[in-house]
Amino acid sequence: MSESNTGDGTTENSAVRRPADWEADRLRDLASEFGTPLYVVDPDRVRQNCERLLGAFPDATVDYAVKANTARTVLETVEDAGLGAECASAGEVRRALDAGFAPEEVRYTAVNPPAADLDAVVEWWREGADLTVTVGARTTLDALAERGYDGRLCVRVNPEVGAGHHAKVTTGDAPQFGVPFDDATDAASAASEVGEFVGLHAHVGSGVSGDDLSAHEVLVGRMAMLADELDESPEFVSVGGGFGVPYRREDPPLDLDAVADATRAAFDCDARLVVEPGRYVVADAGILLTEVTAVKETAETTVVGVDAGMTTLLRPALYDAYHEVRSLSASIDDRVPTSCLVAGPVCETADVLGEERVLPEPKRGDLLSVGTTGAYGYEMASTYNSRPRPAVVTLDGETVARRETLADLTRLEGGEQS
Ligand SMILES: Cc1ncc(COP(=O)(O)O)c(C=O)c1O
Ligand SMILES: N[C@@H](CCCC[NH3+])C(=O)O
Repeated sequence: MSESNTGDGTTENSAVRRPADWEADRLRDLASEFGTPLYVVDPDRVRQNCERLLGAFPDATVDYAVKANTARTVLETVEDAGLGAECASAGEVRRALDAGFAPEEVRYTAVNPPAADLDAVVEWWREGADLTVTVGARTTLDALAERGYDGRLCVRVNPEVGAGHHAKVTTGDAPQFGVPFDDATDAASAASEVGEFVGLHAHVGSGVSGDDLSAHEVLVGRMAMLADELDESPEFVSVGGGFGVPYRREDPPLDLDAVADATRAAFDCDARLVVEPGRYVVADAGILLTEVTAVKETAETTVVGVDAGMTTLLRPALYDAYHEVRSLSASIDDRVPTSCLVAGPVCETADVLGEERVLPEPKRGDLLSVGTTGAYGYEMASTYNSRPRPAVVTLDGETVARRETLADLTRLEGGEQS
């Protein structure tokens, strides 16, 4: 396991790896070998995060929310560490199975599932994959029954309480997720008529900070009460994920033991507890490298143009999310500290990775890092503006995903529909 050389003197499996803790020489070498924009992922750090979660929740099942980062090396590391997999689509189920997760440890959360997803998952189930399907609407039970599915079923419940780092990821009170709370008991009975009813599920939202655990606690209490009220206790109750991570230098790390204590205190029922964090597992195991391509003084600020943008890392444009930007080419002591607007190459005003960021006076060709990008970074990349998606490598220099080429951009055009 790699030692993390944290700026504040803590080492090894510390609760957070800050952008400054990545070895700058190594990142510079990777950028010169593979080019930019480049995502770097550190599987050792993924493993540390898994171990910390398992340590905090020794009596629970910890599922990894695969959507945060589906890289094969990440999935294999998480599986090897002993976590299960929470999947949001047939594609994620396929990736989880291919990476070695036992089907019994795969829980597929079907949100308004496309017919093709259900067709695929039911086919894999028929071939012997004894996974669990979590439904959030009675009509999804109907769709499964029509396909002859009578396997393991979990009912997702709308807990009527939400939280998250942004309104767009506050899930628990959004009507599209889960059966209405008042309908949960009947939906559980309906599930038993279709297949084997094994669990209840709810999720509060994503990026919940330690200061704001009250919604999570309410959710856990409500779900435990619901499980207790059923004629027969379900095998498990998943209370979702959402554990936040620090993005700003001054943010404290999440006190995972406090989260676990609060969860256990509110979880007064006989079922097995399941938690399903995504971000916590991978966020600080990833960093994005980008090159300065243009520098411009304006009346308002110094504009630093870089080769990564909203098509590389969507979170700032979509959620006004903050990611620390650092120079790997100069220190603040060597060049004049300069307040900068860091902007990408996409023709959208939203294509800004950071505003009012103080960098050593930027120069064309400088290498910058954009921190804490292991979760929902590459996963949300797109080819808008015909920008090929970036490459992804491990800290050891293994290719995780090759850089897309201009030829890749048109490879789906023409030909027959399958
Ligand atoms: C159902 C479900 N479970 C788990 C997660 C994981 O969330 P996070 O990455 O914030 O832990 C999500 C995403 O918000 C989700 O929708
Ligand atoms: N994509 C979100 C998290 C969403 C989770 C999906 N339920 C983010 O980057 O913060």
